[in-house]
Amino acid sequence: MNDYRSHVTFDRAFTVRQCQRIVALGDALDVDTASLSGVEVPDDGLRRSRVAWIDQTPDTAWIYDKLAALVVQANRTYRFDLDGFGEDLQYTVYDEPGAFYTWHQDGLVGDVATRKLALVVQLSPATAYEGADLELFDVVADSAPEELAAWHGRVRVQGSVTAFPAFEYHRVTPLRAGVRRSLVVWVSGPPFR
Ligand SMILES: O=C(O)CCC(=O)C(=O)O
Ligand SMILES: [Fe+2]
Repeated sequence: MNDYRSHVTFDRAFTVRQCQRIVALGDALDVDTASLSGVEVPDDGLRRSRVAWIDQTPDTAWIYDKLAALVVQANRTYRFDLDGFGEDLQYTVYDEPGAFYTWHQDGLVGDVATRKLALVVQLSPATAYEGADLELFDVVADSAPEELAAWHGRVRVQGSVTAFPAFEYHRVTPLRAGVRRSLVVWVSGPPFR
């Protein structure tokens, strides 16, 4: 029997107020059109969203601390060798209809080979937008429609965190209305071999 888990979900790991504080921090930064790592020009065929980077400062240390505790819990499932947060936190904004991120992996090859675990924090209330669902290929491939709907419902809750190995294919479906904000975090370590 295969008991591999493609993801670990933490329901309401961040409170609504904490999400609001992160949004305030993120919105105070310059939120640019996202380009893929290593690629200068935004590639609209793969991704359309805006990002800014939240670095570790006395004001943001509490976010890193909270995430570190979740990483410890998530890694009880994966037991990966991890070194810590290799990058600043990606504050992501999907705010134009059609904004999306097609199927991709976050790690495994090239200059992102050291990304081992990804965590996505849902910063927006589920009712603030339509579409823009985070999906894991493994979940989509294995779920009946009602199971997938239940997964969407759970993952969309404000403050919930979805953790998954950086090699898992995932996407954000096109935004239909409203604004979705997320915080994406990568935990680094020696590349998978
Ligand atoms: O915004 C999200 O939910 C995920 C974004 C993502 O997959 C990424 O930035 O690599
Ligand atoms: Fe990703």
